[in-house]
Amino acid sequence: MRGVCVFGAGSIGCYVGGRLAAAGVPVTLVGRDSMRRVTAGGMRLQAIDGSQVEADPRFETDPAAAAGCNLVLVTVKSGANREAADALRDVLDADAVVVSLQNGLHGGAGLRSDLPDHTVLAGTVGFNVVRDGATFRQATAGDILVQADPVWTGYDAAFARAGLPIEQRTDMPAVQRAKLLLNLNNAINALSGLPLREELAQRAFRRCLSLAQREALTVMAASGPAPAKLTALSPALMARTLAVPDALFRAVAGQVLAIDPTAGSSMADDLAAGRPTEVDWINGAVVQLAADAGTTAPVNARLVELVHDAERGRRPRWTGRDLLAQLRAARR
Ligand SMILES: NC(=O)C1=CN([C@@H]2O[C@H](COP(=O)(O)OP(=O)(O)OC[C@H]3O[C@@H](n4cnc5c(N)ncnc54)[C@H](OP(=O)(O)O)[C@@H]3O)[C@@H](O)[C@H]2O)C=CC1
Ligand SMILES: CC(C)(CO)C(=O)C(=O)O
Repeated sequence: MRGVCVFGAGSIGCYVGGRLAAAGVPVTLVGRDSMRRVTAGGMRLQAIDGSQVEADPRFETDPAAAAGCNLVLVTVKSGANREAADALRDVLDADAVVVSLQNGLHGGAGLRSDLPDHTVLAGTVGFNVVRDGATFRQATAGDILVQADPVWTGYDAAFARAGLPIEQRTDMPAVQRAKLLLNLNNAINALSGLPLREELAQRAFRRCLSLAQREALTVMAASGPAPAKLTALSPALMARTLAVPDALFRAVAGQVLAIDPTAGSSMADDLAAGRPTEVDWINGAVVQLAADAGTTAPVNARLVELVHDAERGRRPRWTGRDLLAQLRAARR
């Protein structure tokens, strides 16, 4: 184990990199100068059970710092992958394994085609991280799911020691599809302007998500693997359960609401910070799958439009009722 480079020191990158560093792993974070300044006095990493560790890993803004690491975790947003690959291509050690820890269907595949001389693995993070200054807090339960590979033999124990259990999967395309279904809520959450827990507690917003997920499930059934079962309810049952009245939802799927009260989706973070969002890689991925199958995905297409409008400052906040009306109208 020569060391881990985390490329893209933001919420996920600092939480994962910080916890690994606190567990004694040699970690280099590569990120922006603004984040380097925020974390200059060290960072605090709070687990889902409230326990906290501190770390002060090496933080560089020059991608050349990835040299010497044999595991490189890419945690930039999807739109920055090409730039990340360009920055890493000439600095990676020949045997460095690159892992996409990203949402969407194509993070691993995109990096793989841009870094053809390296092993590139797909992965995704199943939990939410809230940043408050230099404190990074895990806000929901979940593991890190990665494409199975011998490289993990050298890192499994270190990740577990760091409180970041790694689940090796041989079905990452199915896992990514299942995660995509959950992430269809990112846009709805961002447009609601509410924390995830408050948003998901409202039936109208859950109905929006149910429409988006049911559309995605229909599109996914046309080709490719069925989404994996990542939650207690199967993807199809979850999509239907979301639409039930609030009291019934709390009774049958209350664990969905077990979220830190301040947590928002990563897309809500982007919208709030005035950054471009990943909507084209999430709801847009459903639209693309539909186009590939010769059909359409109007609900997800409308969510893409509304998030792009919000990025431009046009109607950034929606009530559940108004958003549901928009999505229903899009289906007609
Ligand atoms: N946040 C969360 O709770 C979760 C996020 N995810 C997924 O994890 C991935 C990472 O998300 P998240 O941590 O929220 O993202 P963030 O935006 O918080 O972090 C990414 C960081 O990488 C920086 N960056 C981008 N390009 C470069 C570059 N070329 N060189 C150096 N730094 C760069 C960004 O800076 P800048 O913005 O200035 O470009 C930003 O600080 C996404 O795919 C997301 O969907 C999955 C589960 C939960
Ligand atoms: C954890 C989850 C599903 C929701 O917060 C997420 O992936 C995100 O915020 O991007």
